[in-house]
Amino acid sequence: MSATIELKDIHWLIDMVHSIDVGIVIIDKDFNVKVWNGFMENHSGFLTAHMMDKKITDVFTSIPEDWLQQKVKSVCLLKNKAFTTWEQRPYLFKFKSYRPITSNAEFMYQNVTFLPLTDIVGVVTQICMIVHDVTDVALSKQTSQKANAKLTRLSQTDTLTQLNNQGYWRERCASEFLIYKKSGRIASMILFDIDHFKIVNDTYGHTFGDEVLKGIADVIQDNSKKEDITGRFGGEEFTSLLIDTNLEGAKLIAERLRKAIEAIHFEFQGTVVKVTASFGIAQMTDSITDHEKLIEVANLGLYIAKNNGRNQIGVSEH
Ligand SMILES: Nc1nc2c(ncn2[C@@H]2O[C@H](COP(=O)(O)OP(=O)(O)OP(=O)(O)O)[C@@H](O)[C@H]2O)c(=O)[nH]1
Repeated sequence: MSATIELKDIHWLIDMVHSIDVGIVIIDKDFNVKVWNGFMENHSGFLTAHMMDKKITDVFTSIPEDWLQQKVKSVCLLKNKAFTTWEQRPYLFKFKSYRPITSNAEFMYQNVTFLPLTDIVGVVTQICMIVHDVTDVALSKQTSQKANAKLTRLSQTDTLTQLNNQGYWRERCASEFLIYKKSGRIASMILFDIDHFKIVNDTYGHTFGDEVLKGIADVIQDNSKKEDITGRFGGEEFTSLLIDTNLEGAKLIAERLRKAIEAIHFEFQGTVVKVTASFGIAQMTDSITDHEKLIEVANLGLYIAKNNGRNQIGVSEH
């Protein structure tokens, strides 16, 4: 019986490869295209006749030649499949997303499988690339990642002032303390509290009090460096952890904040309202064993400032 396969016997197979809803590309070891199916024709706009025997990296310059070389080499050597996912490389072939109405994707995200194809004596002579359109999966994952990041940020933020809330600030302070212990990089803490804020609330109302708190938060933001960790510590208490700053530096910055707060003119129905704040500062040192102790020492400083008449900076010898 003859083992020869005639074209008519495998016509259905060719038909299937051409019409299947994934991209099928076969290249030889020099990257020349040997098969280019209907999916690839539809999305690239290049017909098989155009692609046949062309070097794939000459037509798709977005495919890094070195990278493809590595992939092909490992597939040939190991005679095993290799993959690339959209998370490692969003696409191999830059195709426009064909769902511009229903999705925001500018291009088609792709997962690609590389298969070794052997000849009759078992030598890998060609590589088959199977291109899966995973745009929907990629977009929904990106959307949920964005939503999660937003939720995380919300859980760390004080709603009124948009500063870090106390819980998150403490977390950051604890990690900075670990950095100090490991590498010796110091940080200093400023803790301050608005003076007689109860009187502000009682005289002008809680809503106006909130405006004052927001104004104070703006002062901290305006006077902070990107790496400073600012936060609302509670009611009318604020804080800032100054990275790589010693006690002297913290004193200068606290003084700058004190003057800036003193200078703000809040306005309530045509009346100018002014507030002051009292400050406590503390620096990470070997005698301060953890972040709780740092907060405690800054708090003692604040207590001293309040006791000495407010609108000033207090430092505890602890
Ligand atoms: N408007 C407003 N007030 C707040 C908020 N959180 C706390 N407070 C008020 O802050 C005031 C704090 O008062 P006290 O703890 O007595 O302190 P103080 O009047 O600032 O006095 P000293 O700190 O001793 O100078 C209270 O009236 C609280 O109601 C807030 O989110 N908004």
